[in-house]
Amino acid sequence: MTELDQIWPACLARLEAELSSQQFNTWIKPLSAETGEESLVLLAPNRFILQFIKDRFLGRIEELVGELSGLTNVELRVGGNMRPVAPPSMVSNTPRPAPAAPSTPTVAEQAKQAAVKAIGSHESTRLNPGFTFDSLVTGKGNQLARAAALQIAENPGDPAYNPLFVYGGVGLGKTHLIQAIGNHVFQKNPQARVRYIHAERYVADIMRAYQHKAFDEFKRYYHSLDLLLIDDIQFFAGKNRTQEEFFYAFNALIEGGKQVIMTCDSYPKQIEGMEERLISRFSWGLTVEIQPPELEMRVAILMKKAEVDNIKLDNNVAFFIAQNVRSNVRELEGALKRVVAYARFTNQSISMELVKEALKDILAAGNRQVTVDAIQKTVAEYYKIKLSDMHSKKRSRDIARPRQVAMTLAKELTQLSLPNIGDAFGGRDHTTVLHACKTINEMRTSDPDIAHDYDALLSMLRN
Ligand SMILES: Nc1ncnc2c1ncn2[C@@H]1O[C@H](COP(=O)(O)OP(=O)(O)OP(=O)(O)O)[C@@H](O)[C@H]1O
Repeated sequence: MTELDQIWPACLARLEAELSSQQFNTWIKPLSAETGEESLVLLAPNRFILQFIKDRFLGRIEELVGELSGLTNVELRVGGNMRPVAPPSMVSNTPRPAPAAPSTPTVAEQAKQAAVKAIGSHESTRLNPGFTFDSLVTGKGNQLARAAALQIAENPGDPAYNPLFVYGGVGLGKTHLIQAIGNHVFQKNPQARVRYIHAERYVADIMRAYQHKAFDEFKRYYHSLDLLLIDDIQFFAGKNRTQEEFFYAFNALIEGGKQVIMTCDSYPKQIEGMEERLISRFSWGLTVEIQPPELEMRVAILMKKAEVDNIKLDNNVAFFIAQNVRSNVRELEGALKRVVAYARFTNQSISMELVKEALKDILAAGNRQVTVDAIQKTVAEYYKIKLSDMHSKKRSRDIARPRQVAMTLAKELTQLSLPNIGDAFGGRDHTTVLHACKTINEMRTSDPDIAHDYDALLSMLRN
């Protein structure tokens, strides 16, 4: 067995041999160690490193320590003299002096302590260290949001971007983007009081603080942050008490020049059940939308994920997956994970055949036949024109454009030939259909409204 004070150096030597030098220097080297009676205590210089170690390396460190010394317990703490994000009494992993005269708290006191601890706890509300700007692929759908996010990360509190309100559909990278801001701010300044919280958790914390008379602590904590990131704010809908509290926290932070960032599934004015005074405040700074990624971006996301996870993925395979999984990035990631698991499971490399096999149900659902009738009906309803206009000779822009969109969708979603599509649209010539497809596909890259409409229609027709 290794002597206690030799455990960490021995462990370091093993880790250095196992990891890339960049990983070792960035994450492992900054750690220092203390040995307790039955545990090894590792001190990380900041919470960012602590979290990353916890997520990526702690399991392996525990194995090595066990192997080298028989110690079963590795504790991980923030060392040095950084200021905790939460007031000291709320931070569970900050070493605290032992109380001079320990007294047994009453049940009510214990409940209050638990509530207070929950307010500042990072156990479930932490930043994911993998959600960085580096790992976020940029494309048309998110470039504005990303540019704004970078500005804020460099200069939080700038009134031009305060608050930042990011909205968009599910699984499009809203959480990733705002956590990238949090990680950036925190990395630049580990003293910054950064808090990421999901709106549902915020609601629960309010309830608990209220129940256990820990409201002052709750207020003090939220009003004292430098950067507050609240995810999925639509969960505040209909919750008046929460909205009122959030209103005060919001005002205190903005007035103090502190940054507030929110995400939501819809544009502020479309959130139902939200107080008017909050809705108007949400638009004080900058409101940006994240749109579904276009094909090239989806391919780039797959290639990036493969690179990060060290997976060999050919371009044409990525292209095939991206063509068939269009709904959102979470599903795209899910498809890739499935392919990787299938390859491991069957001990094969990732080929086009393997992908087709691994994703056969997704592909079958995607290939479900969409009819021209369904396309015409959906497009007519979407643009609020008459169904008969799909076949009519009218040439006014507000009718001709939707008709062209419908023809392009028919080309993309059905097996019909150009002449067949022309027939289905009032006996038009195939060159008219070709022209429509060309026009719309060009507009999808130059006109965000058409791009948005087209993607929305595609997902309606596919689901
Ligand atoms: N542009 C991107 N580049 C790389 N990964 C992305 C991108 N957009 C999304 N992702 C990944 O997709 C997954 C889902 O993203 P995220 O959870 O941020 O979406 P969301 O918009 O917050 O979803 P929800 O509305 O359900 O909360 C995450 O793993 C995220 O890393």
